[in-house]
Amino acid sequence: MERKESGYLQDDSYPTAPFDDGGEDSVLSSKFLLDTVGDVVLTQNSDGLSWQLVESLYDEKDESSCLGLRFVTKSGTKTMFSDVYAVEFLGWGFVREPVLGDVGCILGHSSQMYRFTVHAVQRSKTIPSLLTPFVYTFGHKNLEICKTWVDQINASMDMESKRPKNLLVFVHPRSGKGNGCGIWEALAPIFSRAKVKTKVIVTQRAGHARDVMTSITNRELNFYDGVVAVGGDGFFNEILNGLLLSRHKAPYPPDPGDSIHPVENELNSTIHNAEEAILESCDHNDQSPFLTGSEHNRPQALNCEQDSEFSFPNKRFRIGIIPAGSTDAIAICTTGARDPVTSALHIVLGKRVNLDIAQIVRWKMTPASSNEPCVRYAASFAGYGFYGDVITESEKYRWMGPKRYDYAGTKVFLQHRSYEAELSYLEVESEKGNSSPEKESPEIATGAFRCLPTKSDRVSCSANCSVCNTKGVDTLVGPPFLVPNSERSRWLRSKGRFISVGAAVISCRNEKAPDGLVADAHLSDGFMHLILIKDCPRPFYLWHLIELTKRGGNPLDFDFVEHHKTPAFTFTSFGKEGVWNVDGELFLAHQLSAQVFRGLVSLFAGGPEA
Ligand SMILES: Nc1ncnc2c1ncn2[C@@H]1O[C@H](COP(=O)(O)OP(=O)(O)OP(=O)(O)O)[C@@H](O)[C@H]1O
Repeated sequence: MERKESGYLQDDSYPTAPFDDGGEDSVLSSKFLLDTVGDVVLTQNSDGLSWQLVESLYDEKDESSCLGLRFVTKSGTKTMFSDVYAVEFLGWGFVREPVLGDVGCILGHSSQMYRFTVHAVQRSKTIPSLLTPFVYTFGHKNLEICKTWVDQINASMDMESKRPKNLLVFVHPRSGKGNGCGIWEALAPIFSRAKVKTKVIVTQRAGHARDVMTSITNRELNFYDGVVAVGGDGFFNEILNGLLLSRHKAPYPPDPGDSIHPVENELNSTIHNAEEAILESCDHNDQSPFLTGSEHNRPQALNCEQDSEFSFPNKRFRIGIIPAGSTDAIAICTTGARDPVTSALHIVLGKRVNLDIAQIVRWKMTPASSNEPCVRYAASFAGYGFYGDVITESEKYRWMGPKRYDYAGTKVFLQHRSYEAELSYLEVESEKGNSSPEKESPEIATGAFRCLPTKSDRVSCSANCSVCNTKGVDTLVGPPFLVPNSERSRWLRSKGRFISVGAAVISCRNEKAPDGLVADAHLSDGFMHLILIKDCPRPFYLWHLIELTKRGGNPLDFDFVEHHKTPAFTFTSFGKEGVWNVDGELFLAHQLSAQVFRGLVSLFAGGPEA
């Protein structure tokens, strides 16, 4: 079929002022042939592009599909520059025009002309957090017009200032199902199209990425806009630790051995005792274990100002995670999807979300060890007991891939071990205010559950989350005890036999636990959720685990489960061994303490349910 030479070839050899309803702020308007759609008037305004079909080719449907090809809407479409990640001039070639025949839609005549493509993202209609790339190809016989548009769109994209230009990418080839390299190869074109330069390092061994991140100079690091992990949570954790261990300067949390209370004096007290206040307030510096604590704190605090070359939080430098692991909880919690393409698009579009980070300090590896602080940072979770045992067991079966967690989990569940331990956690007054006093049970009045809102009052974390964006007393990045009204906090204690002790920094959603361990945990509110599962009959524990696997389940709604929202806690095991699971990695600790730094790092992500 011969294609009629329509208006776009005749009357607009140069881009013009707005064609018709481009709006007051339109800066450019031209007619093009949009591939598989037809003649459109393309308009650029300050925040994006829109186009309108010149003559309708379809009757009813707004979106159609023909010969397996998806067409854009017939009536008109708009895309914001914040959703456009590339524009490319393609040169001379074919642009297809659809025609409507008796048997439905068929691809009609293809005309040769100059072309350029606009690469943008589209949100899935059914799962809004899932992003897909979408390409629009515009054609015109006039080379100048095409080039002008490409330059204009490029200029508008350059104004999206938060986009990365240089990234350091680590690929874990054996992550998850062993397809880390394949995943990166499939995504690399998105980065090159978006003109993001990448230096790619495929790791050769465990610890490789951490070593590179530790040894790279701040000067070199400043050359990059961020670092990307193609792997799982453990791999992300390795990079996070390489980044922070030598660069983040802050006083340590209290040492459970001597700072808060003399654990040795309590050893004879009966286990399963209820929580009790052990330190009424932390208002005086001389009483605060954080300020007067171990001598290890002092040199670090003094060094704070000297190494200002790479500070945290860092407004520019971000971390990206492209899920390729076995669990991928961090990617799921920060993008709402377990999808490498979505994560890659968040990165090239320069999305940002702040993330709380827990600093975990091991003071003693065994009861006989001397006090020697050893630091780890966790972005998602640190757990002891069941969690430590599962990770120990699963490491033996790494060859099974992701299924090793099911196998190890079942094995450890059947063993049904419990561990004697003591914990102290900081309760912050502002959080207590969330529950009304008349609803409090006697147990709650001791402080055990005060900080938790009822299920109906809980606010889930989301993109532009109001909780994460709230500036409060804990807004300052740093330990809560350093903020002015720290007198409104006190230490409480829990002691007994526990099947598990878990500290969730984020909800830890994953495919096995769709709401995560703590459904209403936030990415950047400055709190951890301490979940203590007290020794209980095996069926009860199974019930808790089953609730975890349900969407809308109540895994924390049991008498044997304690849930405390806290910015800091300390832990002492009474047994010989202490195996912790920190972001999926083993960490041996008999005595440790932890504190949260609010929004310490930023991720290339938009937040869940973006
Ligand atoms: N080339 C490599 N060979 C072996 N191990 C590696 C290599 N590169 C990194 N590692 C280690 O593998 C560990 C696990 O990696 P990763 O988290 O990507 O996978 P996973 O355990 O399958 O996923 P998830 O943590 O989501 O459950 C990391 O802690 C990292 O130290």
